[in-house]
Amino acid sequence: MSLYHEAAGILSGPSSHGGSLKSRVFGNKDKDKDKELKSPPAAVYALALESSKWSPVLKEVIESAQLLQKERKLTPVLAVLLVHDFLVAKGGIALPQTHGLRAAVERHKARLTSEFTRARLRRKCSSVDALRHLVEADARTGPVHPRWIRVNTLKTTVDDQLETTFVGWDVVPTVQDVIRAATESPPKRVLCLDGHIPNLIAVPPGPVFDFAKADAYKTGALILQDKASCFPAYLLDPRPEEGDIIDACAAPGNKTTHLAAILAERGAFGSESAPAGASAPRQNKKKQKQRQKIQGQSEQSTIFAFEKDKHRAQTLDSMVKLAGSDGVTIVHPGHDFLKADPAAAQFRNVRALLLDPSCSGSGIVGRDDAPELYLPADASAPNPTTPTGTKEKYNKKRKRPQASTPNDENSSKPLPQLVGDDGETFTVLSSDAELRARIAALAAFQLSLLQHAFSFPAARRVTYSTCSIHAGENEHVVLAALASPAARTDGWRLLARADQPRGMRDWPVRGDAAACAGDEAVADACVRANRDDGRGVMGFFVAAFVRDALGLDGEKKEGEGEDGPFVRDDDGRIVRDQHGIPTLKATGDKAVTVDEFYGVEDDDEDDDSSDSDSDDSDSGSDEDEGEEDSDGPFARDAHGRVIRDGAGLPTLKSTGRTVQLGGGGGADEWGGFED
Ligand SMILES: C[S@@+](CC[C@H](N)C(=O)[O-])C[C@H]1O[C@@H](n2cnc3c(N)ncnc32)[C@H](O)[C@@H]1O
Repeated sequence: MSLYHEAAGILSGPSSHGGSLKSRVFGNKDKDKDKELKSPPAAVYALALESSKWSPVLKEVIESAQLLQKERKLTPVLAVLLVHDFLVAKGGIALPQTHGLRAAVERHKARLTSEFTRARLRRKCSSVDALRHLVEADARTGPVHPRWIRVNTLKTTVDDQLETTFVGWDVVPTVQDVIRAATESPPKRVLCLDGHIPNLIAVPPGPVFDFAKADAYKTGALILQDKASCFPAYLLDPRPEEGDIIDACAAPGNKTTHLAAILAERGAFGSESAPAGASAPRQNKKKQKQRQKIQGQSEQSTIFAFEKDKHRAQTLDSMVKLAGSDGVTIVHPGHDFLKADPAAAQFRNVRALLLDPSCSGSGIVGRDDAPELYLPADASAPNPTTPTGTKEKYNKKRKRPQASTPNDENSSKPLPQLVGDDGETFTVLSSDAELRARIAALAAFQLSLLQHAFSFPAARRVTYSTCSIHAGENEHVVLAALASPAARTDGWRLLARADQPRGMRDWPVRGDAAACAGDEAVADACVRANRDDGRGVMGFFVAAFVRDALGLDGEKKEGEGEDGPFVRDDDGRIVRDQHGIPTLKATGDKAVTVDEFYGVEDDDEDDDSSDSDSDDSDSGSDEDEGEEDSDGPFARDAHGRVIRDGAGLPTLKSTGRTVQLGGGGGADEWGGFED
């Protein structure tokens, strides 16, 4: 089957079964062997995406040239794909000259070309390039997001890059200037040096910076990484002299390599490795250090990077090598962090852990990546339906699909979609109750990882982050972690805003106080990033925990979080109930409900504790649950108890199956939203 037929199949398939275009193309693998793509998925994706972007123009051209009337074998989708390549792609139609599909288009070369010129002039574009810019601008589905580029200081410096890759570009003061420049036609070559994260640059999205062709990108000197995704490594603030670091959920390796770059700036590789003049540490030196490290002969930090998924671990390995951080990184491919033994000699010097577990991915920008497809009127269909065959305006703005929330009142809205944070797996949820159940299951998994991180004996600092917008995966997990026996035993508390590195201290968007049961100090210690708020970032959350007794330098610092959010007795001990759950100072209520504490959100018990879930955009309240379903989303036995499988996963009433994660399900899939 040709590339064109495969792309047509993807674009014609019911999107409700496929999530994003990316999911539909790349998620094909392993699901149904018969449906596996024969063409390279990247080629299918690029063709489908670009043709969709151009489809408002192509629809006009095809209809005016009456192509479908003259070539009855062509379907509207195939016509758009073929005419796209014929008119716009550099290499033309990727089929042999004698191929019937190619001939069916090229027979009409003169007419198609002249209609294309007319369509361009109607849009007042003096050149095809100008039209290209217009198409790109029209294809954007929402607010403009800059392209964030981390300058990898293991290989280069910002100054080097300003003199090479970005020579001739204008430096503008704010990211808003970059966003403005992106909407101009043609977009301007401007960049902004970020004021919060060192070595981070924002440039306009789209073709103004063709990163795929930039040498610095190909060699790992520049890394595409959203600003918010740089928060965790920066907040963890690793220092080579302090000891080793674990990146618990590492693939594809953005944060692992960021950690390595920070360590290198602080002398982790010794003076010969400093990137002055963009010289990377020599490979043999790095290998030597890695060996020394493993043998326990070096005083320098090592990053242990865990990745449960073997396939993704390969990506991690490649990225670590490309970024030049393999000298300080030991990848544990296919290793479940939860199975790492905190008491093992290898980890005795682990002082800091970065925890960026699988999550719902609800904060990711650009997930709904397919622009609307405009199809020419089908010659054989008398009543074409929208968007096909109607006189849609070519620049009609599409509605950006909103991340659905459990409390959406309008039941006629599309069903909520929850897409994993890997861009590949996806799940279409059939009800708000399933969304809540999924968030609860993810939260349970995230909390278990956090508690495991707390148990490393020498650990003093842990960052916890997600690219989720749901309080259930964020503030609620933080509260549950603070209330957990692991935190209680080992004295973990939140790193107060005042003690965070400057960029994080200055970052204005903080945790949701309502989701922190009204505790402003806890909310202030949490860092959020909101997408579409004009700051050009994805939806993100991060918080740092430090050990109560030790602090970073082994001493409790004055004013460092005072004595935390919980009520204490006269001896300074946190007051807890029989479950070990502490009481919040701010409200006098329990920090979490018993069910939240044990990681599953249901109404199994009569809960008189405060429901910290007053955020109506997140995981819902008991009241909502009661309204739509008197005893919640899970199946119950004759005694009203939630039915669970051997791994404790509850069974959903709606499907009769245990909570499914990432399309797989079961206890082993708790990390199923792989990224
Ligand atoms: C959100 S992604 C991490 C992204 C990464 N930190 C980065 O910035 O490039 C989560 C990753 O954790 C992995 N993972 C999930 N559960 C895990 C576990 N128990 N142990 C190790 N890795 C796990 C997933 O396979 C996925 O690759």
